[in-house]
Amino acid sequence: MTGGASLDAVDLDFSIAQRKLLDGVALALNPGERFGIIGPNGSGKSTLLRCLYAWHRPDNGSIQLDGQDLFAMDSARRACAVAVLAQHAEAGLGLTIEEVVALGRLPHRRLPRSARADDEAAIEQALVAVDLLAWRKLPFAPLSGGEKQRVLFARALAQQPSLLILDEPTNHLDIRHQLAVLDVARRLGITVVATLHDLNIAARWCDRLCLLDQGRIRRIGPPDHVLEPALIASVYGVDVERDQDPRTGHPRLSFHLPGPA
Ligand SMILES: Nc1ncnc2c1ncn2[C@@H]1O[C@H](COP(=O)(O)OP(=O)(O)OP(=O)(O)O)[C@@H](O)[C@H]1O
Repeated sequence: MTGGASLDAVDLDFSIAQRKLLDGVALALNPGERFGIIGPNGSGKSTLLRCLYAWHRPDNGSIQLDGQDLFAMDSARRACAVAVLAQHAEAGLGLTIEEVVALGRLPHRRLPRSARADDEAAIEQALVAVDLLAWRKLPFAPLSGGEKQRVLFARALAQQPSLLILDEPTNHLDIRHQLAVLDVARRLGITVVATLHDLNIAARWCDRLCLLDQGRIRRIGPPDHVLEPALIASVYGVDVERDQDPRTGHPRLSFHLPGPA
């Protein structure tokens, strides 16, 4: 892997059809940091990620990857540096699992000095990481939702990025694979930014969290600071109780709809 990138987003505003989806969002990610974006449905998490991988161009503000303007970067270099596991990603009708993972190597083909041997090693490592090496020759299309998610995660790994952007990476995955995928992402040592709905997984996996609410950052900091029950209760509209995971010491939340039990 190439080591982690720094990412600086300053003052991002983004609107569609005169509705402001992001309002003054600012983030500074350190190299190698695992950064989680949390918030209710429709709070702007995916929209923010789409700005960070240059799918949306913000109306205002700037984004720098390792000190370079994301939108001014050479597109081949940006495609190598930033890998994305998007929500509802579909790929590979008619392709095998291995061929889908190999798509992650395409950006490198556009650069000089890209070697086939590097491609093969990266594809194999990625398949091992998601525990699908033995399935490499099987067709992608009939896989279950969770199996497809693991293949698409492997595609992002094969890209060997310095910034990995994950939009709800644990969607569709059973508990063991949720933990396994995040553990793989932890061991890469690269910068990872992920949206997560499961706040207990966010607490245990992220170095820092950012809580979005209606396109604005409500709080940013270590999980302990962001997962404050009164704040989470007000943003999500639920009652929240908090204790500690006895094994890891991380904050652990439980939720109830407001009102009589
Ligand atoms: N292309 C678009 N056109 C119009 N509205 C959009 C578009 N993309 C997003 N939105 C709106 O912007 C808001 C934020 O959407 P976004 O997908 O970023 O939310 P989210 O926090 O990722 O939600 P979820 O948790 O449900 O995935 C939503 O109300 C959504 O309907």
